[in-house]
Order: sequence, then structure tokens, then C-alpha cells
Amino acid sequence: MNTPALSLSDVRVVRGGRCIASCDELAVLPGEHWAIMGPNGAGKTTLLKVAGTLLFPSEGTVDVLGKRMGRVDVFTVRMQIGYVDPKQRLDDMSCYEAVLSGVTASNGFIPRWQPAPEEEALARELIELVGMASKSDARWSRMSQGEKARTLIARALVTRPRLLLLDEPSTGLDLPGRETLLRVIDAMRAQQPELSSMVITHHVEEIAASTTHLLLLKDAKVLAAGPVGEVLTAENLSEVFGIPVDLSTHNGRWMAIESA
Ligand SMILES: Nc1ncnc2c1ncn2[C@@H]1O[C@H](COP(=O)(O)OP(=O)(O)OP(=O)(O)O)[C@@H](O)[C@H]1O
Repeated sequence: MNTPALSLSDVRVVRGGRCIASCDELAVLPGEHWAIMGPNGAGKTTLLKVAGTLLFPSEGTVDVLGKRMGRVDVFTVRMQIGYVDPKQRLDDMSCYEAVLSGVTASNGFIPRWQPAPEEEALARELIELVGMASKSDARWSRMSQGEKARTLIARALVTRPRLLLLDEPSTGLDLPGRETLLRVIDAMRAQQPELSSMVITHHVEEIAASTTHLLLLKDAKVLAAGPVGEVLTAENLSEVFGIPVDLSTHNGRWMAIESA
């Protein structure tokens, strides 16, 4: 059976008496790659945190990688989830050390910890995958935002997660930086066919070509969810963002502007 990487049912997150995110039904299958879009405050990060077992909903059922939240030790599930928050700060270590530190999920290199040779080899492989091989000695404090984003993705992949969750990975990147990051995301998905991923983004130009599905959120509710070809429409974008939108495609990617 194709057990979903993530399954949400009647989920509601309530804070201060207000529902800040909800989702009636959602299943993310192995090999599916979802983009999550919606206006500021729509509840995107809140839902991603629920998916990452970092936040428990006030109501509803959450199954992550076949395990029901509330019935299992979340730490065992978390080891199979890669969560990338580009705002995360790491100690001032090298790219190689930062990636390896993902094995122990520590923000710093544990002095007496010795990585296994396979872990070192995987770290090098992932550094290559994210295009940081020539900068594996670069220190965190001197990395550009794009280099940090790529290092954090490699770090999240070092435990070979089955579910990868990225919260606005393109934030603050210039055009070449964004395009490099999207190539990294496409390459990573191609290399790991069983991986499922969810990526929050604010702009359709930041949706990687390998994206299979889209979740649109508005006012803490799901406005539409399904295959990207069906859900990513000018009509849906206009409704979710509250302005008339023209949408076009180019080489398997998308562009959106306000309609004249
Ligand atoms: N702990 C909390 N207590 C009360 N309100 C919260 C809490 N965390 C988030 N919120 C509110 O819930 C709403 C949804 O927040 P969330 O961060 O999920 O939105 P988002 O769609 O990711 O927004 P953005 O695009 O601005 O990052 C926002 O109005 C936010 O202020």
C-alpha cells in the first residue's frame, strides 16, 4: 500500500480563540511535491509545522509517515523529516560541518562525536548535489543567503528523510540564487524518487518545475488543493490573493502579474 507521507483530517489550529490554520482532508503521497501558497497570515507556516510534528493541532488527526501523532514518540518520526527554515541560524561552522551536524540534529558540531564513514560520504555527496562542493570549507558567518539556504537543504537531507518541508527557501535570494536553488530542488527530487516534499512560496516564479501539486490557503482555510496543472489557474490565484491575476507558463515554469 502507498502509505501517505502526510495525511491530515479535520485539522484546526486555534490560538487565542481564533482558528489560524485548518485543513479538512489532505494526503501527500510518496514522490509527490507540493507547493503551498497564500497571502501573508493565511496559515502556511502553521500547517507546515503541523506536518513537521513541530506543532500539535487543537483538533483533528495527523498521520506522518504512517504514524498517528499523539500515539507515537514524535522524535522517532522527526528523524525522518527534514525541516528547512531559512531563518534558522547555525553556529559558525563550515558547510561540511553544518551538513554533518544534521545527523545529530544539533546546532553545532559536537566535539567528541565521530561521524561514520557513510555519514561523511553522504554529507559530501549532498554538498555536491546542492552545488557547494567548491565551498565546503566556507564558514556559516561568511556564506551568502543562497549558500546558507543550500547548506540547510543538504543538512536536512543528511538523515535521508522521507518528507522534506521547506519554508520559503527562496526568501532574500537574487535571480541567479533563486534559479540555482530551484535547480537544486529539482535535482534532489529526481535523485530521490520516494521523497515527498512541501515548499512554501510567495511567488509562482518560485515554484520548481518538478512540483506536482499545489495547496492554496486563504484566511486559515484550504481554498484549493490538487495537481498543480489543475489548481494553479489565474482564477484561483485571483481569488486567493484578492486581485485579478494573469498567469502564463514558460518552459514548465509559471509567471503571474496583476491583470491590466
Ligand atoms: N502562536 C501564535 N499565537 C497567536 N497567533 C499566531 C501564532 N502563530 C501564528 N499566529 C497567527 O496565525 C496566522 C497564521 O500565521 P502563519 O505564520 O501560519 O501564516 P503564513 O501564511 O505562514 O504567513 P506569512 O506568509 O506572513 O509567513 C497569522 O495571523 C499569525 O499572526
